[in-house]
Amino acid sequence: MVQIPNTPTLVAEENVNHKRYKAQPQESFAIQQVVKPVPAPEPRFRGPAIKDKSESSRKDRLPVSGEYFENEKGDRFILRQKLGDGAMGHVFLSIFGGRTVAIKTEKYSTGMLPMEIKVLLSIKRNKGSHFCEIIDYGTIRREYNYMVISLLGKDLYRLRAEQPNRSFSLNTTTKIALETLEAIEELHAIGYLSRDVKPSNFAPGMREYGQHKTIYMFDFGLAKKYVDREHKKLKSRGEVGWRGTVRYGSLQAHKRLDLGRRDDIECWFYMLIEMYVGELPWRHMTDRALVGQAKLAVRNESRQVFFNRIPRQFETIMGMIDGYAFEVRPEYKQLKALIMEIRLENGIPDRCKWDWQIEESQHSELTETTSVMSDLAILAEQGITNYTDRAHERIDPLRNGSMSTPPIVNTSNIVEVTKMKGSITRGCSFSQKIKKKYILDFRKTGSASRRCLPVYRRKLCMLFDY
Ligand SMILES: Nc1ncnc2c1ncn2[C@@H]1O[C@H](COP(=O)(O)OP(=O)(O)OP(=O)(O)O)[C@@H](O)[C@H]1O
Repeated sequence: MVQIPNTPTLVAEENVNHKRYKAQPQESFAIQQVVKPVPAPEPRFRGPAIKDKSESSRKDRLPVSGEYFENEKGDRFILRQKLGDGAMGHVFLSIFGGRTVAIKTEKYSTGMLPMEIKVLLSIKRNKGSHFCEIIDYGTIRREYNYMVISLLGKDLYRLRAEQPNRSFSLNTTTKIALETLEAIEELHAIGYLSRDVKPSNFAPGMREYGQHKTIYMFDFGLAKKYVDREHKKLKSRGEVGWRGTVRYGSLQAHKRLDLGRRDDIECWFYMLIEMYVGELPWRHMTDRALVGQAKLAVRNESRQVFFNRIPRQFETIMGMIDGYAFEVRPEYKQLKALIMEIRLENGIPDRCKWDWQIEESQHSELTETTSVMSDLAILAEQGITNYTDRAHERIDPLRNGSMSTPPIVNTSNIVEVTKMKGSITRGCSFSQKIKKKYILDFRKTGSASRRCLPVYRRKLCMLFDY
């Protein structure tokens, strides 16, 4: 997977120079034979784990693609390809209960995953609609923590980076604004702050599960309760140090002050401007103090330039945010109404596709064709360049000894496979369509093709796998 450089979360002051974990060279996408036999799993932790760091640091590690682990019920999870790298761990693709899932892993001693689990369990109890379902979680041999969550599509940072101008249309930006604001409101409603609202922490759901119209919020490593047990709001703790991601951090964060609900909304605001315009004025700045100054400047001397290219409602939104005190509940309803006003003023209909859906349909045809092309390249590598060559001399076993008419694998087949992918995704089974037509066709071509059949079949299967 192409890794797009991301905006790393700076976890805390002392972690500013934290280096991202790099993939180990021995990592492979193949399913490896690992850890034999599987030892009894560690008891699962409920909520934040209490760890004996001295002992854990000896075994502390991150798993790699191809490994598997078992939970206490004996369910086996294979860590397939890596979906993403975070500052603290890796996220892998896996399959569980017949559905594709994501598994987030973190070294046992890191200690951020337990907070995420706590937040997701609380969201689950409160039936939040913009969050991944938490399916399982636990600790493996005091080496790493994991949580199994529902799979999402590409995050908004990557989706924007893939757009022609690195920006979204007004339709997509405002739709994202409504979805993400709802997510933040739901999180606040259960007593948590994100403290790390940014595009790479939001993603659309999977089309396969009918969730593609919803934007989901994930990554609660920096989440914090802003209410006590009696649901009373906690007072600001004053200066506590930096939390969050520099590019999207609020003015209060730049002052290293304690963060409240208003700060999540301020991050949301910067995120939206970036999505629509394609960049923020402080995009190339790395110095945190300079970024803070640039954020002040857009409220003063560069205000006109900043708001020049964007709907006027965004200026009103910034004014509202700047007016909120630490403990104030943001006016989610009014903010949503302002976004709706932008849509109305610009005549954007309710039922409009996301920008990436348009891209997706064009892109999928391309990748399918490329995949089949690479299948053909594999066959060619095996010396089977012309499938009709030796086939004439063979007796077709499927036609009682009569001569077969060998299929020619060429671009028209590629187009046919590409078309077939469309019908398969609409519900036709892989085996009926592909196996019958293509695998049998290959059989007919004689022993040379039979030799390459497993490779071809495997590659075709891969086409229809995630
Ligand atoms: N449920 C999911 N489905 C698909 N991909 C996911 C899922 N969760 C995370 N990812 C991918 O993994 C990446 C890292 O995940 P996440 O942000 O949770 O990790 P992190 O260690 O907290 O990262 P960060 O340094 O950005 O704070 C994400 O940007 C996303 O691309």
